[in-house]
Amino acid sequence: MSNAMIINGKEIGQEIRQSVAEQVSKLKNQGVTPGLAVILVGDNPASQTYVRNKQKSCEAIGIYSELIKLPKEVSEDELLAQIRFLNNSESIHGILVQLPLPEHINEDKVIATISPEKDVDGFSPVSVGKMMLGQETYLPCTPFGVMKLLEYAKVDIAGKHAVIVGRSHIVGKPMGQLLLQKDATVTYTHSKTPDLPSITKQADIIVAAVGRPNFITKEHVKPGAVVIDVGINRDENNKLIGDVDFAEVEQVASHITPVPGGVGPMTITMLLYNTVQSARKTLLQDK
Ligand SMILES: Nc1nc(=O)c2c([nH]1)NC[C@@H]1CN(c3ccc(C(=O)N[C@@H](CCC(=O)O)C(=O)O)cc3)C=[N+]21
Repeated sequence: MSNAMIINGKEIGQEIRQSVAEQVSKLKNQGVTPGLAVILVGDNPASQTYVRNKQKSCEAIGIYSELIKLPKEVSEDELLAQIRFLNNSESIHGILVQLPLPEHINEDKVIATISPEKDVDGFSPVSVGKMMLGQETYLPCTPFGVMKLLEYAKVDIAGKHAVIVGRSHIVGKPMGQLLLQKDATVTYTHSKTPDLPSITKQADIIVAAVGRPNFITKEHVKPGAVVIDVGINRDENNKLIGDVDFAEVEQVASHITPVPGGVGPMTITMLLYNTVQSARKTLLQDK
């Protein structure tokens, strides 16, 4: 069996970022600098790394980025007040509250407070509802990024059987919806699914979003399937490992995404994309 084609998310992400950067220049010529506010609560090292990554990516293409750091003891009310302030700020077009939040803060309440017009993560109930209905909205960045990867890799979706492993609000559930909208037959699987391999073996497209290192092995994959790895686990040396056993699965898959360099860079790319779309909309409204 020949090795799978590796879908390069870093490269595809760069290509998309270039066209987003062009949109940024155009907006600036019209007097609008797209702005993203990232709220980080507490000092979780992994979160700090992601947030730094997002800021660097913004800077690289000319998006203004603002980091609001709040102590982990911050009250929910204070956090909500901060969000409301940003909802009304003219220089900010996108608001992202880095998840997870400390236990004493109600995540649902926080997300629902972000104005849907600035919800570039696509996590708010309004955004999720619109996505479900196929209405125009900000799509959640990771599943949106996966759709772009499939598009660039010219993977056919219509009529294919897509199996989603994992049912999180931010990846698994929306992922299935977006694939369904492109006419895939979608199966959701999760931790209570008995005999998982018997189901994933039927998949033409597998999206692994379980959060368990090297969980998907050769036994789960039909020869010729497309395997997308959304996992971002860290080993004891802080090295990134996906949910897919890459060395093993690349021998049977037709296409596979690596970790790092697969879905991760696309998540940030689509965040930049959504932020710029939001800035463009303010211009249209002013006219
Ligand atoms: N409100 C919110 N929105 C998010 O989008 C969000 C979040 N909270 N909380 C945490 C997760 C995680 N996440 C990643 C984004 C990019 C990479 C990424 O760029 N990864 C690189 C490698 C980075 C590295 O080496 O550390 C890659 O896979 O190649 C990873 C993870 C966004 N998240």
